[in-house]
Amino acid sequence: MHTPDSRARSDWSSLNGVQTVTISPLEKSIEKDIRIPGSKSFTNRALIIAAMADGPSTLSGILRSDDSYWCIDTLNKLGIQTKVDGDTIEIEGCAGDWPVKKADLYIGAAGTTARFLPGTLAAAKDGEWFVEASERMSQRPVELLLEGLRTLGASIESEGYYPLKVKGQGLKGGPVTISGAQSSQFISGLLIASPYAEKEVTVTIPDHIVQHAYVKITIDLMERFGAKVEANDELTTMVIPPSAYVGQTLDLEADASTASYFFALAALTNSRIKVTNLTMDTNQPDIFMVDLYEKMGCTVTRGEDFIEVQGTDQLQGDLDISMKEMSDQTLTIAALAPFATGPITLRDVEHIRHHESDRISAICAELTKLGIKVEEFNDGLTIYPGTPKAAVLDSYDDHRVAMSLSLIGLKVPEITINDPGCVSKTCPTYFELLKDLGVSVQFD
Ligand SMILES: O=C(O)C1=C[C@@H](OP(=O)(O)O)[C@@H](O)[C@H](O)C1
Ligand SMILES: C=C(OP(=O)(O)O)C(=O)O
Repeated sequence: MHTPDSRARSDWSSLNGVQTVTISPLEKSIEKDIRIPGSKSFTNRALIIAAMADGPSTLSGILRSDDSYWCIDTLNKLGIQTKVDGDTIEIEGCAGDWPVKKADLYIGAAGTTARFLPGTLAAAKDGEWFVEASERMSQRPVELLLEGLRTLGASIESEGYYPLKVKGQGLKGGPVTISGAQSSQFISGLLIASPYAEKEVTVTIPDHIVQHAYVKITIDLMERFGAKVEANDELTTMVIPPSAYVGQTLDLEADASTASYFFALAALTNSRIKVTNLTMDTNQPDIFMVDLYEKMGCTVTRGEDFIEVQGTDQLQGDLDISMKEMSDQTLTIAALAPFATGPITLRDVEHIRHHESDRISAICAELTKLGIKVEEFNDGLTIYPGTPKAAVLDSYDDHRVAMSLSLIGLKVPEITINDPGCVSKTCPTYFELLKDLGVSVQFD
């Protein structure tokens, strides 16, 4: 079994010390409304941008999870005053000048903080910070981002991975070219710091951006905090003139990636799930999972203030899908795939081998334990229809592995998953939300 990195679990984690969860098959289909917690992507962007801004911000609808806990903790250690009340946070911005000039920081396992924070530290006029991350985050790529920041004038020492030593000596700005093929977060990380450079920054992407919608989310949020970004439609050229963020009052979106597991539950169990705090009017790419559920035979209602998925008694297979633009959901479809009428191939996601786990290899190993035939290739996998058997499954300290595998337990008796607390990275309440829908969830 994979040993969890306990340091990365936070005061907002759930299920500390719980060894396993067993999900029992649904006895009858569910018809329920549900509200989904706040978006991780919006929360960590808004926290960091608000911290850099001139004046106070109030953010409501924030996600309370390990990723956001460590982001707030880091901002506090940098001297940013915050007040959290439920899912609302008040933040006193520092106008680009972090009050604490020397500190050791720990950002946990969040790719977002890991990629968005270094540029904002480097942009400060003075200071020196040592930044550590979780074990897994210290293996995930950051070097291309650091090279890009150095091109803009940053002083960052590292051996290619976390930990980093960042000196605040301001950013000069100018042109920077960076690949988008490893992580869209590198581009977001350059953009978020860029208004604080002395000169205009021009970011050029020579290839393609995996999950380019996340860069769109970054640009929109930067603009909501008063910065300017001129970008072409393909997001291959982005120009950011010097400016400053101004504190805002914002209500953040619910997390479309989390919502997708509940739509998947509906899809798999012929249930009806209505998410009442999310609509199609979002840049979060995982919202388009509903199109895929529709393709698999579900009925989707895209309301003005809700989205509803009605499942089917037989999911359709024989699909060959590029998951490049919503790659966090590769595992969700892989978990549904054994129950479909034909094989499902998921492609173009080599980069998810560098996420919280090597996700392609992890899901192939766990589906194989269930007796399901899979074919693994470098940038994806094919899953064949089959009847999963009872098994104890590993979650690899990866929230999306745990949440995806839990779906199989809705159909198959005795599906047990190790370390259910790993869901705390983005959704500590995941199993509570399942229970509230009437799912039998047993912890040991
Ligand atoms: O910017 C963001 O909020 C995210 C970008 C994506 O990362 P990559 O582009 O690194 O795959 C996504 O997988 C992650 O969950 C959230
Ligand atoms: C890849 C993910 O997270 P991170 O923000 O750490 O990259 C994810 O949530 O699936």
